[in-house]
Amino acid sequence: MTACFVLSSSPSKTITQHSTQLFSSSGLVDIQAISRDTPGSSYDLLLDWLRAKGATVNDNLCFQPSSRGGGYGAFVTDNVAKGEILVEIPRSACVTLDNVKNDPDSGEVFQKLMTQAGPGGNTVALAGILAKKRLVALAKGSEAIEYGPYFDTLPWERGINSQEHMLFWSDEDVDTFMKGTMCYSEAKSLREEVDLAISVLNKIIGKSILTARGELSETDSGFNFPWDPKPEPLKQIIDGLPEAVRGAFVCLLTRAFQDGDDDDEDAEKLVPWLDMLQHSDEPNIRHAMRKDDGTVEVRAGRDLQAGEELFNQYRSEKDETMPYHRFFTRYGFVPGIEENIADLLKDKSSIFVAQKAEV
Ligand SMILES: C[S@@+](CC[C@H](N)C(=O)[O-])C[C@H]1O[C@@H](n2cnc3c(N)ncnc32)[C@H](O)[C@@H]1O
Repeated sequence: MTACFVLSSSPSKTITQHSTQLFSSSGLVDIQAISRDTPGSSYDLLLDWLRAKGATVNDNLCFQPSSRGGGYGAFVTDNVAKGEILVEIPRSACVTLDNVKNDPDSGEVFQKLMTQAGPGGNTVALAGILAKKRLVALAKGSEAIEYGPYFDTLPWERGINSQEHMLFWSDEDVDTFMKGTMCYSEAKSLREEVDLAISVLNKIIGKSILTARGELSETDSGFNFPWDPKPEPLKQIIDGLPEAVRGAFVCLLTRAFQDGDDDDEDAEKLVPWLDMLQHSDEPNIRHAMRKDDGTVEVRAGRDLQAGEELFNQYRSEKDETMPYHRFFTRYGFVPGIEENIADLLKDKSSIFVAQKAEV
């Protein structure tokens, strides 16, 4: 799973609300209190869609609440032998930088952004295409977009499948809970980059979204008679765009994969189904992209017993560049920790605050 970016649910989706407690006088609300599960029917539609795209999905698989907390995960319903194919996901089902470059409305501008904006440009462009499709789906229904059934399983908002992420927090909560911790400067700079991306993407995808909403004609050439009032639709950030871009960044940071080197096509991409797996430092699957056609193969990494949850390793927990506090800023969780993260931040847990050596 990549770590490249240094630099409302769709109308058809029913959401189960576990609690009515949405606000807290002390700021951040416990993520479990606002957790909303993606309905099982969305996963049935996702699997139907994947099969229609040519994916192979082993019959002995299901999605269920994870045994590690943090939403859903994938499980085997029967014994599966080491090396057996679990899923083969064709490239056409993945969201890649090809989708960005070939976007009929904004592909050219995205390409410029990717070549001129440095390494973070890929992430911003991918976030742009995700946010655009999300907002078009909200305007016209998810059947109006390619990837609709997949997009209906993604964590666009805080609390969907218990998804936590500091990009969803208010500035005030970031200051209250993170100031003085090892997360603070990284969290602030990531949030600044996302704010910048929001204003850049507003100019690139705004017109397509207003057109989908019927607020701008598709044939609007930009020409006006001098006596016509000048339309200035993109002077302001359009409604819903900041939330969609933030949701897109959360999807990329927590679910994107890398196949190959940074320079090749798949420096960053979304792979449906594979991105439902939870993290473990002892993964029991392996995945690889077939070079000939870009299909992603997922195989059992060892013999699996019926009922076992499948785990992928996002990043090694021993990787010095990914200490536990960074797991939180990047992925929205800390491996092995099920307590309320806000409490740990407030209590200056050693996960988040460097301890001074005793003299
Ligand atoms: C790639 S998604 C996995 C699928 C996700 N749980 C869902 O329901 O859509 C990554 C997110 O799952 C959760 N997660 C993954 N592994 C976890 C673990 N070991 N412990 C707690 N939460 C985990 C975190 O919220 C993380 O951001």
